[in-house]
Amino acid sequence: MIPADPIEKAAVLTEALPWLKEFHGKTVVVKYGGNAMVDEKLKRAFAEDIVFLRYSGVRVVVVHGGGPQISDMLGRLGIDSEFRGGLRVTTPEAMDVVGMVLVGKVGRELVGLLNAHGPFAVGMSGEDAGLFTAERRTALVDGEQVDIGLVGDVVDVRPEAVVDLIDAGRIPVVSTIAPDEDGLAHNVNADTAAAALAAALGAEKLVVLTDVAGLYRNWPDSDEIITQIDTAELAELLPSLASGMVPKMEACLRAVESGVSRATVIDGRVPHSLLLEIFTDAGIGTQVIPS
Ligand SMILES: Nc1ncnc2c1ncn2[C@@H]1O[C@H](COP(=O)(O)OP(=O)(O)O)[C@@H](O)[C@H]1O
Ligand SMILES: CC(=O)N[C@@H](CCC(=O)OP(=O)(O)O)C(=O)O
Repeated sequence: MIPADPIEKAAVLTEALPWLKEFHGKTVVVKYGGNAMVDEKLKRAFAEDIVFLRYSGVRVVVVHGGGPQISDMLGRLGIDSEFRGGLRVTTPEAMDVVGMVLVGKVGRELVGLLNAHGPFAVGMSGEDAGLFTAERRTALVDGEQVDIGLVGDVVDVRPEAVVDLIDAGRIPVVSTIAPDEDGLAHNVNADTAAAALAAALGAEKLVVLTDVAGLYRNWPDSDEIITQIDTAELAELLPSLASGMVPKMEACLRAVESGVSRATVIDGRVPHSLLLEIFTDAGIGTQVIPS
């Protein structure tokens, strides 16, 4: 490889300066989707980016998904599962598996990858220190609300434990299992949980890593990415969205309406997409801003 011109190299670093100033001391919630966790190299690059943010003085929190990993385990165990309105229909039997995979497998793996860089990451779930309280929810399918089992919406957040960890220089890694008022564990979509946490923390930004380049207009019939959309426009577009984009864009909308300055959906399949998003002028993906 031909070494880059030193002046170009320095330009890359100085381009980051305004962003370092902007985000230093600010809270950024990063949602890492299961579909963007498919390859070992990408996962290591993601861990590097998170640790880079931590060393840049950003108060970073990771909320992870694991949909494909849950589906894989349910399949291996011979338990049926289907999605309705972008949410998994969750029987009590499936709920056990959701907990085991998110907390016991995906969360642990991310903690391990981050801690290869130093003793930073601490895993927790919505059950720890009262972080999330869930309320059973339904899904909107063809204009009708349908029962989808033990699936929750986050109705209360106690972010104190997360704040304590960040104050101590740690990186909280949150799995999205949440008890209802009676302590019964519910499956919470990770985008939904990340948005609720970002709002409760007064985060500067929510970044959602997924397996597409952003929000497409007229999916799947066009390849036009919406680079920026305000909350009013997004609320109008929401009923026309499909599958996993429904909870994702609903989450971005809710976060920005709750005071998070910006929410961005970026392509987690691009190595170091998180660094590019935070520290370069171009930014990538789809940005949701207040209207
Ligand atoms: N308008 C749209 N723009 C982009 N992707 C869309 C759109 N509508 C539906 N999708 C689908 O949503 C998926 C992302 O959601 P999901 O699979 O839940 O990802 P993650 O695991 O990252 O949460 C995309 O891979 C794509 O198949
Ligand atoms: C209710 C619901 O659908 N929960 C999700 C939780 C994991 C998740 O959200 O993972 P991704 O971010 O990888 O999609 C599920 O069971 O798949």
